[in-house]
Amino acid sequence: MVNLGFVIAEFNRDITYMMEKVAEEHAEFLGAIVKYKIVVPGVFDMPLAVKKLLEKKDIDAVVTIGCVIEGETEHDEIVVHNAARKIADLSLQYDKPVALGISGPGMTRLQAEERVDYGKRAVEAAVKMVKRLKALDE
Ligand SMILES: Nc1c(NC[C@H](O)[C@H](O)[C@H](O)CO)[nH]c(=O)[nH]c1=O
Ligand SMILES: CC(=O)[C@@H](O)COP(=O)(O)O
Repeated sequence: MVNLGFVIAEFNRDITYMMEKVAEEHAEFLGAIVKYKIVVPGVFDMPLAVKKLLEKKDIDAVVTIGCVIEGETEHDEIVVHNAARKIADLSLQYDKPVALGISGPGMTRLQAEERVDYGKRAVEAAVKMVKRLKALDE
């Protein structure tokens, strides 16, 4: 049994809601349990919530779900690059998988809608990582 925590951005919530739903459905399909869900304002705010979930003994992996759409400036790049780097660092620090279910940057709204399955892909990756790392220890 794999226990997951979801960290979901409410920015672009119409899209992250669809990502959350496909991610939940896929977790159920794989027999994984979504034990905790935290909704944060935006992708940039994710690392602290990811850390809090990784600290929990009953969490095997964290799935991030967010969507960063291109604006008029390079702000979208700052948001994603910093969040992605911190998320990867936390995974190594806590020795647990953290999957990147964040679409963008450099993306239009239409491209974001076409990439709702990033949520599903992140669940798939998190569950695979937990199982494969467990097998390595056996
Ligand atoms: N532009 C997007 C953001 N920006 C907001 C930041 O993530 C953050 O909430 C703010 O800077 C306060 O710390 N967030 C997204 O998730 N998607 C975007 O496209
Ligand atoms: C579109 C957004 O919300 C974000 O990527 C930032 O937009 P901007 O670069 O116009 O401030």
